[in-house]
Amino acid sequence: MQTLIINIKELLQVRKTSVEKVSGSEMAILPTIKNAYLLIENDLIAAFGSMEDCPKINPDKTIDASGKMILPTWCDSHTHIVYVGNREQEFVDRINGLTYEEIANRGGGILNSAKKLNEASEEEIYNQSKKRLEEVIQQGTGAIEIKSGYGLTVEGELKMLRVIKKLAQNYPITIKATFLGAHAFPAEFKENHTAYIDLLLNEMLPKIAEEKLADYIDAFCETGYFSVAETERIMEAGLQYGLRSKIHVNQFNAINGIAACVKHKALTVDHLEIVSDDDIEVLKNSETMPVALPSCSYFISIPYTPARKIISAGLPLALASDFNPGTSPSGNMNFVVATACIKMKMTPEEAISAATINGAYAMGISATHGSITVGKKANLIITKPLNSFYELPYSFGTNLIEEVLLNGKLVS
Ligand SMILES: N=CN[C@@H](CCC(=O)O)C(=O)O
Ligand SMILES: [Zn+2]
Repeated sequence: MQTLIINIKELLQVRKTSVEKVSGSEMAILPTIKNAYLLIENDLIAAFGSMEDCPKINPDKTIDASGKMILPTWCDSHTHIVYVGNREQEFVDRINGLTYEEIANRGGGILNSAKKLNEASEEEIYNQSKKRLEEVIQQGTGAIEIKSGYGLTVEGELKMLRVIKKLAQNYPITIKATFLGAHAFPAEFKENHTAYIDLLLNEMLPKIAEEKLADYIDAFCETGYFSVAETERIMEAGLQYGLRSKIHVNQFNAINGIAACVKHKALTVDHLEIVSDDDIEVLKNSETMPVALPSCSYFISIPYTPARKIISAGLPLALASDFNPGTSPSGNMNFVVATACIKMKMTPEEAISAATINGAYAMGISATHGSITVGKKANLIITKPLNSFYELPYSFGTNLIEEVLLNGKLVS
């Protein structure tokens, strides 16, 4: 099956030679081709270039993209879309003055979602979660990482990871699964952290590995949650099962967790709303990708990740949605990109790089996703007619996506 897209006003993020990620000042360079064509064969990008060089062939299908932009679909490397129910009461409580921490200390927050999830059947969890997955696909997400972490019991965590596996089997989007049993301490383990971590590592992890339910391991490394030493124990155990870590860290406090993550070769460190100079230093010359989650900062009114400080230190940065019921009940990557530009002062070029190729790196899939490169997945966003790609973050809140293709097929 051949699909030829012609007259593309501008084709974005074109990489003749595949790159793993872009860092520092490279992030501001978004390679594009104006008046371009793109040829898809089956599920892959087969060729692209200027319209002058468009092959004279009789494809099975031709799409005329006059006036429109095409870019790789968003790579959302940090979500918790598998959950049950909502937490809108906590949203109102925050409006009335309570903080995220105060709500959590009253048994709300993650434990509130864990209670709902443990009471629900696997089918119910699947049915609620698939709607969110369908929504983000329409919003241009073509690869997504989904975490467990609202089970916090052997059965609950396995249930979540099985739902993620089922979503991956039933939808054309690429899905990576992360085991986040270390999301919070259940009330009965509040005074006995070691016993809960033993349960995670000795009971949950072997079962998860046996059923091949996870690609990565995560922990919420934060004051009041998992200490740096506890997070290190979890990262080490993960590596024994072949699971690299992607760690929630520096959301509220800088507690030297990033150094521990780099030491254990974490693939990503996520959140980073509070970052010290030492944290920046330790990330230099590492393979660990910093990941910013601007929708979370927006929704719970905490500082934004200091993107300028990170990028001007020569580091890479990825953007993700953090779609979850507590701190970011939205998985809209268009909003994430716009908010990164508006609030974090990233240029549109930097934000698009962060949400495509660097997002792919943050899921270990940059060989197949995140750029317009021959041999990569034909996962594409076709925009509505636009003046320039700057309109994407500029017209925040307006849907500028006309079509989404995953594996070479229209999904919208
Ligand atoms: N901070 C930890 N985990 C989520 C929030 C989870 C929740 O509140 O349900 C986050 O990434 O923001
Ligand atoms: Zn998160």
